[in-house]
Amino acid sequence: MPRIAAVLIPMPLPEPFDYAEPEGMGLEVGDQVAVPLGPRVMRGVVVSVRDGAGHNRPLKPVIEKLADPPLPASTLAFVQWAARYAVDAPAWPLAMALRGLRAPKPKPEKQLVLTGTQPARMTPARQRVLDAAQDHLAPPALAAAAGVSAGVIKGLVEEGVLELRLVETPAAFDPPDLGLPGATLNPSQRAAADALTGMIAEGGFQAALLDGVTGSGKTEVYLEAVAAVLAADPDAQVLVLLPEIALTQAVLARFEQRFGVAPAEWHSAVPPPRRRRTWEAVQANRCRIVVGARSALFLPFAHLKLIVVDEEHDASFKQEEGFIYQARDLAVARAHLEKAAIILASATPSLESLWNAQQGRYRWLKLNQRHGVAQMPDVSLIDLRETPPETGRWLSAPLVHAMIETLERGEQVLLFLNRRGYAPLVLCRACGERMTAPDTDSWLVEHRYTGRLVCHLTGFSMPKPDRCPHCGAQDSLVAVGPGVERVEEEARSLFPDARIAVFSSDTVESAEAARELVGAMEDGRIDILVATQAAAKGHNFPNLTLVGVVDADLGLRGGDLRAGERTFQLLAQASGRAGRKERPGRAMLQTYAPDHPVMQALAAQDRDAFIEAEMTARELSGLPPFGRLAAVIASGTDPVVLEDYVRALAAAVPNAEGVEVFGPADAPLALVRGRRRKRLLVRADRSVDLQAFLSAWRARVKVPSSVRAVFDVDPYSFL
Ligand SMILES: Nc1ncnc2c1ncn2[C@@H]1O[C@H](COP(=O)(O)OP(=O)(O)OP(=O)(O)O)[C@@H](O)[C@H]1O
Ligand SMILES: [Zn+2]
Repeated sequence: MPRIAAVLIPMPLPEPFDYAEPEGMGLEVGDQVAVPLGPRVMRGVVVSVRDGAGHNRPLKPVIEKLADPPLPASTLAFVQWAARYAVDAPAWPLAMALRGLRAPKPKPEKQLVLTGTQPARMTPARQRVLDAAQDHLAPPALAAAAGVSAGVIKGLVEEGVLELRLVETPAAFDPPDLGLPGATLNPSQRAAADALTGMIAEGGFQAALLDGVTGSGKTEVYLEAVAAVLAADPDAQVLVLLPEIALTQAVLARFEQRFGVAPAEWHSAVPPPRRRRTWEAVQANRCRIVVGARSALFLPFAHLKLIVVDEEHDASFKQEEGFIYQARDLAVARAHLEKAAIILASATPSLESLWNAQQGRYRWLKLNQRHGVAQMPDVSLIDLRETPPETGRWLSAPLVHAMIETLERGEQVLLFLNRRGYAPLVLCRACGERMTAPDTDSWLVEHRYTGRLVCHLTGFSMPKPDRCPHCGAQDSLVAVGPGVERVEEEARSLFPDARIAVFSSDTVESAEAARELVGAMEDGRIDILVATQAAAKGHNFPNLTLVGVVDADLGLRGGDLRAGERTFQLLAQASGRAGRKERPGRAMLQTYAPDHPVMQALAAQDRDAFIEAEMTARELSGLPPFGRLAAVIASGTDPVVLEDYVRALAAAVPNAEGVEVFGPADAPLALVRGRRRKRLLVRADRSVDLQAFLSAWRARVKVPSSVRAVFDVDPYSFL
């Protein structure tokens, strides 16, 4: 009977396309196939196969079934779920699920194997070769292992004792050693670990919020849950998601310590050939633990039983470009589809997760104390209105004084400033012109290491000019405000003998560099670390006892819905790096707004009061987690066409109860790369099917070819 295969293709198409299955191809859901699309041949994945009898439209046939492994049905279901959630084409999450296959197949390896033929003449050298050949080595490796020349090997091949074979070796991911002992847990860790293992033993979808203060040992607790899952089911796989590459390095090391082998690593800095091997091993269930960044969520797990989202509150889990998604939320969905357990861990959980825990949807496990003798750091505010730094300086006298004390004791200092580069703004003293990127409403940031002015939004960069491009004045451009490089400069002038390093995405470009810098800090080879948020969370620097927050108010500027929550999280995390071992730590926050509720909550270390106030405010205005938000960002090169489109969109809002639409309005970043930007904001009650509303709305207005319309469900950026 002729059959029809629906094939999803990683191209921006709204749905799968139908193709005829050639006689005898035997396609199944998940199979990767080559199909014609217009004049091109595309890779696609079969999402369904159905009876084609009575179909009257002639369909193009599937060209071939590819040798690449099929996508597991649950991965495919997740891809489709994610697309619906994000109100976007399933092609995007599908492309992410297939990303591991971008590198070519690894070349087969040459190996020398014994044929069974005995050599006519035996020598000690030859005997060593025969012994070493048990391991199936490549010719040079065999010669080295046996300590013989290539000639000896060649002779044995010619005699037919050894034979050269081409073998496709799948990447070996050694199984974790479950016999190794874990840390001895303290009583509250034990209670949390038992609750987790008990929950997981119940089977099926289960969710828990592991809510423990900084340094309470959440990692040790979830390692026990991982061990329990792996031990209970020899096929079970575990995924651990982390917000930063620097953090994946530290967590990989903890896993290696616990299970004797390093887990597979997955993030953008992993080279494509290794990614391919990991993808294949995950699909074939030859790899049991994956530690990675948000994109690891799209891997084709064969038997996923536990997901851990560490630092679950972190905004880096929200992907803002291309396929827009919040990895923490999708992780919960994936766990649900896989009938797996999920653990969300944080010292500063998101309001969304706290709310779910309060409602009883997530089990709520708390760790209220640091492990061992370590105490929570002492947090104090430095009122910059009273003790401002000198002009052109950023470190106030009380902070410098504390730095002197700390360094004299041989302890380490972390200066936290969430701003890359040297200065966030360059302006002309003569004419007042602010340097911006071409056709973009965003300031150019000065980077002294590279001597360039860089747009952090578009990536545009140029050498710093000698003359103002606007008025032509010579040497008139001045740097305004601090970035980490400038704070480093100040620290160097204050402490010329101290070993100082900068940790930001500019100084730490690879996983290797991150490992190196984190290692140097752990071993005490750095005295003062000036860092953006990349280093201000998750890490354990035993000798770090002072955290100085250079500009605590930074994140509060600009009226973003989560500004208070995020500032609290970021600064509590940064402060939480201090005093994690025997020596007591302190954190000092430089602020011009010491009375602000966020600063007060941080100083009093009263998270619960802050959360309660924030929850009440959100509830009153129907904002997440009490309501739902979505944004539409439309951009275009032709202002008139763009304006027409956003107006038409505003006029076409479907009639729905419990939904409000605001806008269109100019976006705060109204011009990027020459494209004007407009925004609309949707607020909906929780009971509303927001996705259904958005896709109905989106379908009502045709998008002109010069306009790009992006729908952002649960927006984090309001620019
Ligand atoms: N039971 C234990 N035995 C020995 N060491 C422990 C134990 N629990 C925690 N530690 C140590 O305490 C430190 C903090 O633990 P961990 O990094 O897991 O904390 P955390 O809760 O994840 O903190 P944060 O939220 O700040 O990242 C680590 O150095 C860890 O090795
Ligand atoms: Zn000028």
